[in-house]
Amino acid sequence: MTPLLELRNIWVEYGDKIVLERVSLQLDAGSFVAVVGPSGAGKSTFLRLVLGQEAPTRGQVLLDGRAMPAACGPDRGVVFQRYSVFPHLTALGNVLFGIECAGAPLTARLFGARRRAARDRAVEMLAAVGLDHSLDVYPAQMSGGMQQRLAIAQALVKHPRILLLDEPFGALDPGIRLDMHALITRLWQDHGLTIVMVTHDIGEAFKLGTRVLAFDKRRHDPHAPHRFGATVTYDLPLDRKTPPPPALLAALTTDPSGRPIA
Ligand SMILES: Nc1ncnc2c1ncn2[C@@H]1O[C@H](COP(=O)(O)OP(=O)(O)OP(=O)(O)O)[C@@H](O)[C@H]1O
Repeated sequence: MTPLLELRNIWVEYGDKIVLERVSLQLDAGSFVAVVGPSGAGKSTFLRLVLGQEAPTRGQVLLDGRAMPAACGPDRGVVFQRYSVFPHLTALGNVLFGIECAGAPLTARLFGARRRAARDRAVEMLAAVGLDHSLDVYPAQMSGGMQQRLAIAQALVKHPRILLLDEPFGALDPGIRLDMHALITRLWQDHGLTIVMVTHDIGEAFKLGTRVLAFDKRRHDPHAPHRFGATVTYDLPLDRKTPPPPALLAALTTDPSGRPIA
């Protein structure tokens, strides 16, 4: 079976700085892939590759076995840690805007029956993330958790096949994070999504993921830290009950010389 997404020997370089090297992997439809690694290991760069926002300097990214289109299409949605929503639009306006942009790319306005259908769809999506009582609320009036629920609704209303999450719960309080874990698990199952989530929280990665990818450098040059890029150092299929291997925990909590990371 053709994998949903395939990276073949990907390299990302900026001038003489190598960020990613020799990244080869396949992602199956329906998986929940958690991406971990130390700061600067190229996790967000990997996400931008999958989003189509960044082209590799070498290698190929294939979607459904074909070269990835240069721009981010409606098949991919994204939620960042902050600032994914438009501050000048209400919750309903934010979600509706996404549908109107897709339905009327030039004017971003739908009329008549099409607008009514779009509004119904937006309200339904907001209800799915628990914001059905906050349709007319602006982001500035919302808690961080509500803003992230809105960002998820905004991304999902376009029915993406792949949902990319860049530290989506990193700024939230622990209790709210647990609610968001339950929400994202339900949406992943209900919508048959493929999720790629970057997180600094190893517990979150092993709790939510069906697979954990760790990015890190295999090779280090102390005199030229940019000479070698990061690659996939661990690729762990999970059944959601597997604890993190001690060596991975150590790799994520110590620097290359073995000193603990503060
Ligand atoms: N446009 C760019 N030009 C030069 N270097 C870049 C550029 N974009 C990213 N980098 C570098 O690529 C490396 C990887 O960055 P990236 O943001 O992907 O790491 P990360 O693992 O997501 O880090 P963090 O966990 O801190 O968010 C960093 O050293 C960063 O400075």
